[in-house]
Amino acid sequence: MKLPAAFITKYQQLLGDEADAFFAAFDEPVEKGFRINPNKAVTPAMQAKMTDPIAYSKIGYYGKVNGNALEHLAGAVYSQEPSAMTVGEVARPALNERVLDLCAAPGGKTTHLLSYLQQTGLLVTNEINPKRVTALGDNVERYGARNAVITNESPAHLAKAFPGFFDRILVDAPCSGEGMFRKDPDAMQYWSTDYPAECATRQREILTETVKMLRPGGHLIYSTCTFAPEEDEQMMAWLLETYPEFELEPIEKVAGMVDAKPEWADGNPELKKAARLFPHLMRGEGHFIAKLVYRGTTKPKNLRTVRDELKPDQRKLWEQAQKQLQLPNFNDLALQVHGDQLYGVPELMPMTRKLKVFRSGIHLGTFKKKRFEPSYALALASDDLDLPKLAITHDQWATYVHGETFDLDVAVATNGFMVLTCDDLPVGFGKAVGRTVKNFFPKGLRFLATDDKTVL
Ligand SMILES: C[S@@+](CC[C@H](N)C(=O)[O-])C[C@H]1O[C@@H](n2cnc3c(N)ncnc32)[C@H](O)[C@@H]1O
Repeated sequence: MKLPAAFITKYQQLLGDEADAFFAAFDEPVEKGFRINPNKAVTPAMQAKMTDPIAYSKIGYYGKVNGNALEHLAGAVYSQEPSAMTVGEVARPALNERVLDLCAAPGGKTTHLLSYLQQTGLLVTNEINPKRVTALGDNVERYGARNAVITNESPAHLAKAFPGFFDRILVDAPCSGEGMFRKDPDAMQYWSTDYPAECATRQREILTETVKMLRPGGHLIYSTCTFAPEEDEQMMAWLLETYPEFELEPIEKVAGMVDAKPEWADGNPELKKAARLFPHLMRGEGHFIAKLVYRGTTKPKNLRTVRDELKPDQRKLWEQAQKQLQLPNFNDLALQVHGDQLYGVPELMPMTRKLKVFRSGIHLGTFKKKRFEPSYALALASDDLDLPKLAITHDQWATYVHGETFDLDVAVATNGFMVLTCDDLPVGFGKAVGRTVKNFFPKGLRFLATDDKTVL
């Protein structure tokens, strides 16, 4: 691989004897990986692929998965480069926490965080770039989250809305991307000697806003996919010096991870607690991760949280649908309507009228004239709910994702909306009337599911 000359000179100087092995790794094949969603069923096709586990993640495996496969579309697997999985593992939120993923699209780390929150607490997942936020929305929906709010904001605006609010914040920072040169050689075209320093300026701005949003005792996880010391050790050295209330916490180094390098910053030995991932030392691309705890003492403000906002006729239709679909009360969601769309907003979410919200919570469905139509997102988030379910075959699934009505061998006992499941994975709603299943797979997602396209 042809690396920029200045990049070679820089890392020859920094790495010394290790430089040859480091450069040789750029000519090795890229290591693929995938995570399974622990809140969903494991299908036989997944089982067959789960042969090469990743030491540092109970839900991670080496190997490739297909983005058009049932398992991917139903949110049971997520394709993720193995090194990137260390970030979610280090961040690993506890149940019921309030978590912010500040730089989130397309959602690799967000879906990892959701795996650990298991529908509890609140995940505010933010992407500043309006073009990238749609992919984040799709991945959160597929993962079946009922506890996520998606925002499209700058860190500064978020900091005004969430002072001292979060238990845990992940900053997977926009960076010079040197660690991805092997996987995505196009990333090299943006690189110049000055690029890491430019990225570092932006990272300092992001971190300056981030610290305002942590509650005392909260954790900050900072990661990049670059080798550049300016954006890694030097960024952490700057943070510790500027905000003495932060302390680094040690990251366990497994599977070839190594201590970060104090000598690449101000020599502070504490920096060793952070981790570096080098492709010549482990099966994955380049990354840097640091975990910090915030020892500040300022008492956070109590923010007013969201409330139900249903009109009486909407409440009536919703209650009818709840009965037919055997839906729980969703006491941890506030029911809110935007136009004719019903959303369940996680109850921990503060009122935030001034923010650009891409999705305020889980989309529960649509109010039609005299009825309520449940949403695709609700079906995908129903793994742990006791909704009426109807198991369908792979062939029926192929017909369903193509948007067609299909027939059952035997008529259903009770007509109505049902979550269709294939290999125990919810795939969307159908409306069963006798032997016929009417199609409610979203029009925009329909596709021709040929075998070669959809094999995991
Ligand atoms: C490394 S990527 C995030 C990858 C993501 N965490 C994942 O795992 O899929 C960094 C993200 O930061 C966003 N970003 C760029 N400038 C930003 C800024 N000033 N503040 C916050 N985010 C920014 C980019 O649009 C990009 O999506």
